[in-house]
Amino acid sequence: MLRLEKLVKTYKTGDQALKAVDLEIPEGQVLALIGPSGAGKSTLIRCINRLVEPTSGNVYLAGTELTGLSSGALRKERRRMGMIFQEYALVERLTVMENVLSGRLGYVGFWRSFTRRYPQSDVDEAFRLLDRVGLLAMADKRADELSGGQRQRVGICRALIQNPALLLVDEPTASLDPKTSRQIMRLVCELCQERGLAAIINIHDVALAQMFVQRVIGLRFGAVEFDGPPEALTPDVLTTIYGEEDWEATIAKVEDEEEIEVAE
Ligand SMILES: Nc1ncnc2c1ncn2[C@@H]1O[C@H](COP(=O)(O)OP(=O)(O)OP(=O)(O)O)[C@@H](O)[C@H]1O
Repeated sequence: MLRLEKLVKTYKTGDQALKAVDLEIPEGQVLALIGPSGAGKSTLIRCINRLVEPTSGNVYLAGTELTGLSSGALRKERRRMGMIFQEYALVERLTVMENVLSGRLGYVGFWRSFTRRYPQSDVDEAFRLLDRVGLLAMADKRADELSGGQRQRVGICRALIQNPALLLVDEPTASLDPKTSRQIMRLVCELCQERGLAAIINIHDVALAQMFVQRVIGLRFGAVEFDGPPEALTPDVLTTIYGEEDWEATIAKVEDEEEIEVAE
């Protein structure tokens, strides 16, 4: 469903953020992208939808090669890739409903988007999504009146209303407390399962990644160092990805968290 072939990104500064990354993601698979700071996680996610232009290599989304597309064709393909950001990227002075509907801007014509007039079917879908994430009562609130967890739920709805085939999720929990982080990760993973959506989730927190996804990719210095199920992330493997650290403590944390989840 998504295939990366020898994807390279070298920034103008000379930083080699990605070194010939090959990766294939089947339909409906949710994977976590982990790795130390500077490993290239954000660059990888942004090269897929070309928010960052790859230096070389290819990206195929359901058979369509994205790297060679003109800007008009790329705009259409981007509809199939929903993005969720660490800092939510909401328009603060707009309501929750307006923020969710802005996910449809790639579909409505210029005048409709200019006047922010959306078809009733889009409004109905926005209500359904807000209901699903528990924010129906907040539809008319301004975005700047929401908590971090609520904002991220709006960000999730805005990505889903695009009706994407793939979700690109860049550190969704980095600004949230541990409990809200777990709730958001669970929500993203459940929604992907419900909709048969594939997702790549860039996440700093290894324990959180292990709790929720079926596959983990470990990046180090712009290359894939690990590709496997979460249970294969042994202390030795984590050391090859991140360097020396007390990984027994991190893995123990996963077990603790699972107990917390059961208790919650
Ligand atoms: N706009 C840019 N210009 C120049 N170099 C950049 C740019 N963005 C990222 N880099 C460099 O590319 C490399 C990969 O950065 P990237 O942000 O993709 O890593 P990351 O794994 O997402 O890190 P973090 O977890 O800290 O967000 C780093 O060496 C970084 O300094």
